[in-house]
Amino acid sequence: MTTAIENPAESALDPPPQAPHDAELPPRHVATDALARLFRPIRRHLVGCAILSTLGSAAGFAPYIAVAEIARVALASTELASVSATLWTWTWIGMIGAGLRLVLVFASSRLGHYADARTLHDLRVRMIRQLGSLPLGWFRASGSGAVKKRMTTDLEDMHLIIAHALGELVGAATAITVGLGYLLFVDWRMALVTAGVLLVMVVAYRIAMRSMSTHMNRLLTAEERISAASIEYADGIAVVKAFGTGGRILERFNTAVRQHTAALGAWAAETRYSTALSRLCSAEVTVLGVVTIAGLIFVHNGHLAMAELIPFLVVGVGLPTSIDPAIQGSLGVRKGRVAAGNVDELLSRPPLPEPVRPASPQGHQIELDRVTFSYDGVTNAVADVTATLAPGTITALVGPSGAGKSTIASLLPRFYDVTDGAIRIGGTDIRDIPTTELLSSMSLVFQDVMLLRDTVRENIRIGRPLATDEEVQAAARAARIHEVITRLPDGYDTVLGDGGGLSGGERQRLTIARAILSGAPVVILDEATASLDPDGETAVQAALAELAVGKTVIVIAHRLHTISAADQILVLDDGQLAERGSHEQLLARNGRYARMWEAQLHGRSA
Ligand SMILES: Nc1ncnc2c1ncn2[C@@H]1O[C@H](COP(=O)(O)OP(=O)(O)OP(=O)(O)O)[C@@H](O)[C@H]1O
Repeated sequence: MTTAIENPAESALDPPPQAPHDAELPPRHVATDALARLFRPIRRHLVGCAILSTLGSAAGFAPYIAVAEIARVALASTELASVSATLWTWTWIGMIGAGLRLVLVFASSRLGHYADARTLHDLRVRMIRQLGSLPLGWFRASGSGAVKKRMTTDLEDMHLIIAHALGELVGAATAITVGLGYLLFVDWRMALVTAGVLLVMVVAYRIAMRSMSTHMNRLLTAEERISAASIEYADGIAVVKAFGTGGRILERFNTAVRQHTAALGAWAAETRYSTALSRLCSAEVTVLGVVTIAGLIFVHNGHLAMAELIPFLVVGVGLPTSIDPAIQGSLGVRKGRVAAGNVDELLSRPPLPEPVRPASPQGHQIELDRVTFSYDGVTNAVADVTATLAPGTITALVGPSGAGKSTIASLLPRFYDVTDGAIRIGGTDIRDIPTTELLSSMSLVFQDVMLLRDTVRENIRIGRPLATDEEVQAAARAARIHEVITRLPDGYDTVLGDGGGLSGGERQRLTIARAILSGAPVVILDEATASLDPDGETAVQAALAELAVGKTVIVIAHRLHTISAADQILVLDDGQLAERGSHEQLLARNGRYARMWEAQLHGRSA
């Protein structure tokens, strides 16, 4: 989740910028290693960029030093003519320095952007390839939000580090070093006074940032609750309005807002002095005041000539302006390091292994041979399940929630690979079938129906891109959805949004049409959990019957009456196969299935 947490005192005091919070941070050494690995191909560019930025920044100080020296020399001399050569020399040094700075900073920025474009191009290509080769189960477990974040925000943060933050940080550090070095050369006591003000600022800043991480968890939790309550309220607005149940959601929302405000307030109270001090010390007027007072005391005591005060007024007062870019740069580097850790983690995930010696299935009989699978390597979600699913038959997977039905269904298209045992299609282990061949032999009709933002026609045609319009319509007719489509504003050319314009049952029939058109011999179907109206239910059942003809069909069933005609029913319990048989056989057995059937008949859950 992206957060908009800012330093609480920001409105009043404009405190330090936001750093990546600890909740986001992978271990520091892991992220640093990742950064080194990902930047290896452009390390020469980065070194070049840093050197150019250092030289540019150093050259950029020449005009300030020149102005200070011209004033110092002019003030110290009684006759200007005698020092005119020196004054001209400093004038030239200042002008050349300013010119050089422009050229060097421009060159550094170009080099940084060139390296950035190259790296991001390579990373995008590698990431897309990697996404194409990762097990589908990873996408299910991670969610599209995480994938999107890596492809966008994380890459943007890496752009920041290569093209901006590194140059800014090195440039600002150089400016501070050169400036302080020059001031030390002029007068070490006054230089220490100037450095002292900056040091107080840095320490105060660090104190303010340290307490940020302490409060971050509370703030993040509150933000998540606010966001969840808002989504819950918006999603359920119809129910809220119809049944007036909005009060409880609003109460949760208000509580979360109160917690957020309290956490923000606590942070603001704790950091108010450090933030104010940090801002105070970084203000030019503060440095000017301290330098002038200290300088005049030194002049008064005879430790400093009046002319030597000039460099501190010109160069010293300008130093705080370099602190902010240095802080921004270091935050950019920190964020980039976190992003690099995330990108590297994605790139180093083991891809779904492709077969060394690919083989093709002979027929479409599915055999589950002592299939065992564990998500976490500790508990088995499916254990020792053996069954044969013949072509032209329907097999229903039933059982209580968490019994392992979806897990078995997701092992078939290799969303995950079995931990033990094997799954064979047409006598060939699915791990020996090339992934594209395996997936094209299956139609997956899941509950979270995936409709693309495209026309109805193209949505059906996905399964067979070269199908003619007549074939698309025939599939739609078979799936009992043709009539519905012709009633849409543009018929088959109507562009679908996120399923907009179609009911749940209609969306499911559209995906059934897609599966019918694709003609894949294996069909894996997750039956809708939400009840459809009787007409919709009849239409879906009829569409499924069309789809099933001559195929090996696996149905994850939630309502038993919809699968009572299945050829075999596998009853799962806690990942194990508890019973198997036809509806009649299982009822006669009077075991678990019979109890589930009874319970559903009487509207209770098993
Ligand atoms: N991505 C996952 N990571 C870890 N554990 C999981 C994951 N998906 C499912 N599980 C666990 O595996 C077990 C079997 O879950 P599965 O979803 O296969 O059951 P199910 O019978 O399909 O349940 P439901 O009818 O509620 O969908 C459960 O204990 C579940 O918590």
